[in-house]
Amino acid sequence: MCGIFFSLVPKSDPASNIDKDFSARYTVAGLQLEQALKCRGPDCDNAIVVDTKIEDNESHHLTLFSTVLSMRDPLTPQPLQSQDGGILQFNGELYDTVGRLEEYRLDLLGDDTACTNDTALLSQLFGRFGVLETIQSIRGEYAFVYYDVLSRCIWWARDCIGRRSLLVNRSRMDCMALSSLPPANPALRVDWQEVPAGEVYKLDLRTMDITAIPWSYDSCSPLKYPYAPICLDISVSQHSYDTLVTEFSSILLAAVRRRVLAMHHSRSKPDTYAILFSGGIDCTLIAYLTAVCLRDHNAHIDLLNVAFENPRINTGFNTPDRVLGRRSWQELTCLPEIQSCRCDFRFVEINVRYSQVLESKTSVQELMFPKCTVMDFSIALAFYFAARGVGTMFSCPLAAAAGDDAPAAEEEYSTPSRVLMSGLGADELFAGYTRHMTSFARGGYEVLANELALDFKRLHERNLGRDDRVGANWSKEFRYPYLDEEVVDFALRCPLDSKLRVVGGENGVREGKWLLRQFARHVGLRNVAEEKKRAIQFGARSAKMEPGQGKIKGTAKFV
Ligand SMILES: Nc1ncnc2c1ncn2[C@@H]1O[C@H](COP(=O)(O)OP(=O)(O)OP(=O)(O)O)[C@@H](O)[C@H]1O
Ligand SMILES: NC(=O)CC[C@H](N)C(=O)O
Repeated sequence: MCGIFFSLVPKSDPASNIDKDFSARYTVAGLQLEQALKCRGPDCDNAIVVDTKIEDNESHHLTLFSTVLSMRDPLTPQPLQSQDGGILQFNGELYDTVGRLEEYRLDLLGDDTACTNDTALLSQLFGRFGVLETIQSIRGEYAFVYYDVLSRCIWWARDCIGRRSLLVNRSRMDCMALSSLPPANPALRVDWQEVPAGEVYKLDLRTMDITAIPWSYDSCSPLKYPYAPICLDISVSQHSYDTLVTEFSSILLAAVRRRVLAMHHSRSKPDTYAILFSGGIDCTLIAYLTAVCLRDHNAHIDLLNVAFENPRINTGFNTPDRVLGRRSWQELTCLPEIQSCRCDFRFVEINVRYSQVLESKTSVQELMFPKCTVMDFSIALAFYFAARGVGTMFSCPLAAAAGDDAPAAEEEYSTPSRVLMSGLGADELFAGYTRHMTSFARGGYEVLANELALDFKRLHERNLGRDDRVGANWSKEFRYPYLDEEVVDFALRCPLDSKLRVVGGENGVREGKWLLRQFARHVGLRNVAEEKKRAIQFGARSAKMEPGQGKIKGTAKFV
């Protein structure tokens, strides 16, 4: 991930309060953010300072500091200044453009000066089409800050789903700061909050007014969601459910392919890819489709599986996800389709000792802010260590098949892949949580639809910002195939009984994520299709680690 820091303060006389406040609250150094932002983007860092002067009146001091984790050739330093003087800070991946922007992009590709790097392309698109039309017509996972020098406006946003982190400090009306990360100092952190994902923001330097432009389903809106509202139909008679499964598999494959192709390897060991792998159905399908994309490549796919030593439970690293992960790895490698691929799967056991938890507690809490509950901490901890990608690597699941405790051929290892695929989003879109079954039992498909709509809408503030901040600390980035705009559009259009299905008559079993399970059965992942996965903090045992914490509530605030 890249790191973004932006601040705006009035240029005032040296005796004023703002100057006293300025260096502590609105500089990278004062907020002690430099090192943390460099962890996100180790390939280059740079600052641009601009003094703006508007019609002899107000003038402002802008600081734009960026760090880059270069994912797409050529390495494109940031902040990126365009010919017209606009300055872009971009954290993310742009996968597609649509409409007339796509025509423009294709023209550029035919040109010698073509931009193959997405940051460079985005900077051109902003200059040519303006921010709103560009945002409406790009597909990808990102957060950005853009200074449009011609209109004297600052623009910032997270993508409409919120897959990347961005925080804002507006504690004073005449100042503003934006950052991928919160400040280290707890006293200063309280001024910061996450930028909501459903809006694009513009600050006009001439008036200092901020306008929020919301994403909407209204066709006249300048920002129309790139996916449909949730479908309230229970079943759709013209849909053959087999066709639906086929459609789902090809849309998900395309989403995985976009994420597999959009990386270059010149800065890491060639051709190693990685999946955050619990062994549950969501990430196992992503692992399977990644292998399908790489079937003709001599590539390794690292399956990263995290497990915690939990003193309260005391069963070592044999956590539910460790057992499930080994089993699903085994099942994947036995598929004839996978055996005929040139790429291979390797299982990476990431064992986290309790002493490591204690050592990293402060860092994880710093990164996850403003999330601050016991549950946030146990999830953030799991993603923090999983993303670090350091563990014992096993290349052959045969011993696992024989029922041994530990598979053979181990090696101490650190994954070189900078991209970590995640299965997050499948539960929210396809009804995977137990509470979805409860909603259904309470009020049928109507109540389920409300619950699903709410789950999807709040992903940005419940999960995505936090996970980006902890995972990116190791110069890695998470990519989310289930949160690809086309997958989301498909999921939201699907009839509700293709998500939660009652199998075996009226009083039969309720099966969540039915579409995913059918797809898994179809490709031969029979055990994976039946698995009931626990949430990461229980599967990896990073929750309730201390004796006496058995009854602690996940919603309790961290102290
Ligand atoms: N123990 C783990 N080790 C590594 N990665 C994990 C682990 N548990 C979960 N993940 C990753 O985080 C994603 C979201 O985790 P979550 O707790 O929501 O599980 P889930 O939605 O049931 O997914 P799955 O069915 O893939 O396990 C997973 O899809 C997977 O990519
Ligand atoms: N990590 C990032 O956000 C990368 C930015 C951009 N996709 C690049 O590769 O240059």
